[in-house]
Amino acid sequence: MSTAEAPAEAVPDRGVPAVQLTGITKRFPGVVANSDVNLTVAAGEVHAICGENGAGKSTLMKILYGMQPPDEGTIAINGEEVKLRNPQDAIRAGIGMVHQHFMLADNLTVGENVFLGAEALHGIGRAARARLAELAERTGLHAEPDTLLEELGVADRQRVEIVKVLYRGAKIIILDEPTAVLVPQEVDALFATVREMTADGYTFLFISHKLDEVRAIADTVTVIRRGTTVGTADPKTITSRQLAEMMVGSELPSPETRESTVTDRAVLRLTGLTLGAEGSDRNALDDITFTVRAGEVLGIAGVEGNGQTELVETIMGMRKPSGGTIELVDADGKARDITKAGTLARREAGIGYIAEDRTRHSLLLTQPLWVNRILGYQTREPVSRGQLLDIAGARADTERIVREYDVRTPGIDVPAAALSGGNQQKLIVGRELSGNPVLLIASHPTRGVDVGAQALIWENIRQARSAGLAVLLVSADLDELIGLSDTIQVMLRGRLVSEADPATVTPQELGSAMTGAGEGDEE
Ligand SMILES: Nc1ncnc2c1ncn2[C@@H]1O[C@H](COP(=O)(O)OP(=O)(O)OP(=O)(O)O)[C@@H](O)[C@H]1O
Repeated sequence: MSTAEAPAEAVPDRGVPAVQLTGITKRFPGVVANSDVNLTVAAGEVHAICGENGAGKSTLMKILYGMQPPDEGTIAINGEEVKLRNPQDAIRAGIGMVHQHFMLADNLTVGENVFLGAEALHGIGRAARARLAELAERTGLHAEPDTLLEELGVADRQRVEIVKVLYRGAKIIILDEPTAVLVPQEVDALFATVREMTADGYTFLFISHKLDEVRAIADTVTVIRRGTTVGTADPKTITSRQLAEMMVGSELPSPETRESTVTDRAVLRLTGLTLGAEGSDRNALDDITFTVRAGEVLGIAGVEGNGQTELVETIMGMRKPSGGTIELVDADGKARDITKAGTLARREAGIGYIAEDRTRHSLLLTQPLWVNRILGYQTREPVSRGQLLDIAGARADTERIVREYDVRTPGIDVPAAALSGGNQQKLIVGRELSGNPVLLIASHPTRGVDVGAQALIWENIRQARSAGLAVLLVSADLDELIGLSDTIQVMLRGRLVSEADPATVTPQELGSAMTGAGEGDEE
C-alpha cells in the first residue's frame, strides 16, 4: 500500500489537532469518572491513553464516540466544535471505535457485517464489494466477502471490525485494548497496519494496559489518573516502569522472584477427556489428560477458539463430556469422580472459578457488590449460615475484598455494572480466592486489569499456590502464563500438542507453538 492509493479524504491538515477535548467532566452517582480532562490528539498520530482500572479511560472514549454525553466540556474534531449525541453523530464526524468485545454477528458473512446498516454509502452490490476489497487489502484481511464470520480467527475478526469502521468513513479510530486477544505475531501485524495507516493520515487512539506495546506503537501517551489527565509523555523515551508509576502516582513494588512450590499431591486429574462439537466431526476436546498438583500452576496456552473455553466449562460442569473422567483428589489421596456432578457441587467441593466472560458467568450486573459476593457461595460461610443467607456476613466480607483487592468503588451497595471492568475483575478474583479453595480454575484472571492490580492479583495467586492451592490457568497474556505457571501446555484444535518450560520459553516461541507454525498441518 502506498500513500498515493489513500483516499484523498483521509489526508488531514496536520496543523489542526484531529481531536481536542477541553474541560471534559462526567459524573456518576458517587463518582467523578472524568474531571476537567484536556486531551489533544494530533492528526496522523497514534495516541495512547493509559491509566489504572477505573481511571476513566473508557468513559472518555464513550464520550468521544457519542455513547455518553459529558456534563461539561467541549469536543472539537479537526478544529471544529461538535456535539456528539450518539454514535451516529460520531461516525458522521469521522470517528470509529473498535471495541474490545467485537460487535460482529457470527452467523453473517464478512460482507453482511460490513455493509448492513451502511447501505446508503455504497449499496450492497458491486460498489460495496469493491470498497470492501480495497479496505481488506489495506488491513491485511484475507477473507472473501461471502465467508461466514464464524469461520474466521480472532485476528481476522478484528480486521473485519476495523474494515467496518473504515467503510463508514472513520479517520479517527479508537482501539480499545486491541491486543488482549492476539498472539505476538498478530500484534506485530496489527501494528504494521496501524503504522501504514497513520502514514496515510489516519489517527488512532489506543487504549492499553500493556505498556511495552504502548511504547512500541504510540507517538504520544497521555496518562489519566483518578479521572483527570496527569501528563503526556514520549513513549520512545519513557520506561514501562516510569509510565506505570505515572499512572499509579507512586513507586511500584519490584516483582518477586519465583520459586517452585509444586508438590507431588494430585488435586485435579483429567483422563482422556473428550467433548464432541456440534456440527463438526472434529472434537472440541480430544483426549485431554493431565494432572494439576497442590502448589502448582498449570498454564494452558492457545489461540482463542482452540478448546480452552470448552475445557474450562467442562471442568466446571457446564458442558457434558462425551468421554473420559474428571477427578478431584482430596488431601488423603482419595479420588472423587466429579465428571457428572453439577456446577454448584463442584464449587462446594472447593473449586474457585474465574470465568472468561465476567459479565455472563461471574456477576449479576444489576445487583449490588455484596449480592455478587454471595453468587456461587450461597451455601457456605461467611455468606450463609445453615439454610439462611447471612446478609451481615456477606456485607462484611465484601468490605474485606474491596479493601484487600483495592476495588475502587463508592461502596458495596452500588451495582456491579457501575464498576470499571478492571475493578469488577478484582472483585471476582477476591471472591474466588475466599474460603480456601483447593483448586482455582482461572480463565484470563487479569484481562482488562491495570499493571498495579495485575501485580496484586498475581501475588495473591502465588501466595495461595504456595499455601497448596492447585491452579489451572488459561490466559492469552503470554507474559502472565510464563510468569505464573510451573508448566505450560499448548492447546491446538482441542488437543494438548506440546509442553513448554516457563523458565526458558519466549513469548515468540510460545506464539509459534500456539499457531501450529512449523508443524505438519493435518487438515
Ligand atoms: N455507568 C456507570 N455508572 C456509574 N459509575 C460508572 C459508570 N461507568 C463508569 N463508572 C465509574 O467511573 C469511573 C471510571 O470508569 P471507566 O470505566 O471509565 O474506567 P477505565 O479507566 O476505563 O477502567 P478499566 O481499565 O478498568 O476499564 C469508575 O469509578 C467507574 O466505577
